[in-house]
Amino acid sequence: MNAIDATNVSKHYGSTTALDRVDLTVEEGETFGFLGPNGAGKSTFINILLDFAKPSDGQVEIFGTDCQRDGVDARERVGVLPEGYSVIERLTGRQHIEYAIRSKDAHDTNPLDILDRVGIRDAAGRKASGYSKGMAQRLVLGMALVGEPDLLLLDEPSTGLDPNGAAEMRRILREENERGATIFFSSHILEQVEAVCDRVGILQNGELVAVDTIEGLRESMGGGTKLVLTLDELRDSTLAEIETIDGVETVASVGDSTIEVTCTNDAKMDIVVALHQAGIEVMNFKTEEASLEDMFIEYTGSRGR
Ligand SMILES: Nc1ncnc2c1ncn2[C@@H]1O[C@H](COP(=O)(O)OP(=O)(O)OP(=O)(O)O)[C@@H](O)[C@H]1O
Repeated sequence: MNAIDATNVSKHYGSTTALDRVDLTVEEGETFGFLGPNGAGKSTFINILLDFAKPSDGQVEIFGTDCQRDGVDARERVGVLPEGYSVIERLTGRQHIEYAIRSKDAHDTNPLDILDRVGIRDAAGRKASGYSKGMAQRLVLGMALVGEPDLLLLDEPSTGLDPNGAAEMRRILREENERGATIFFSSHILEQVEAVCDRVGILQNGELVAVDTIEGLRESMGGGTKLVLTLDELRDSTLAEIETIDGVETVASVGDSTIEVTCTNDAKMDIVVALHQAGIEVMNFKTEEASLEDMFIEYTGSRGR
């Protein structure tokens, strides 16, 4: 069974189209990254999954249950970290987790174990009003983990976390996934998604413009490998000769004796061999993988952050 099934989902706010005919399937057990610049429609999609917002058109299901018709049932198997959730200032960290335990009927959960996992056990007895932004975010993640949900829906989970906190959050997501949970999280921070996701969807102006594995996205960019070659000499004909090699996408000179070539993985050796046969020596050879950031810019034409 699929964890999430969205069919032809649109959402209009007056003249603003927040989602435009989105079709998306997330399989059980996947870690799926939902990527898009600010205002792309990520939160709107998550809000529809949670029945906090109604779609103008289309349908969404969680584990086969319609999110609008049977919202309560659909949410039963879900742990949520909503965007911009405010902690309750007068309650301690421990009381927040206890509240989540009561509302999810997860009475065999030890609140301190959860607080330990998210790294704020020492602050269990302190009121959340004194928590830093990152501590509050960890607390909300802890609340989402209560009851071992089958699906974690996380809207920008790394908000407010320092690099260590973000790395810990990724570790927790991996652990949850190993336990069997499906993870769906939105982000505009590309490295977060690249580091943990099986697949990503790129949303732009409400439209899902790509859904693929990171590898698949690289492939669709023409292999996604960039070679930087420093040669003993750069002849007038060299760039044109390399351009004729199968799998080569672009060739450019960057200085007197250095060229940059984007190509498929298979073409790398062919380029070096062709240069050698032409009597040109490769003094230095470096490959760079296209980062998700490159792809994101290519797809959306905007910077991700
Ligand atoms: N309640 C609302 N009323 C009117 N417009 C809304 C409402 N919620 C969202 N929008 C609009 O819908 C579009 C998508 O917003 P959404 O918050 O879903 O984007 P997002 O991808 O989550 O952005 P961010 O990364 O900034 O949180 C935006 O143009 C936003 O202004």
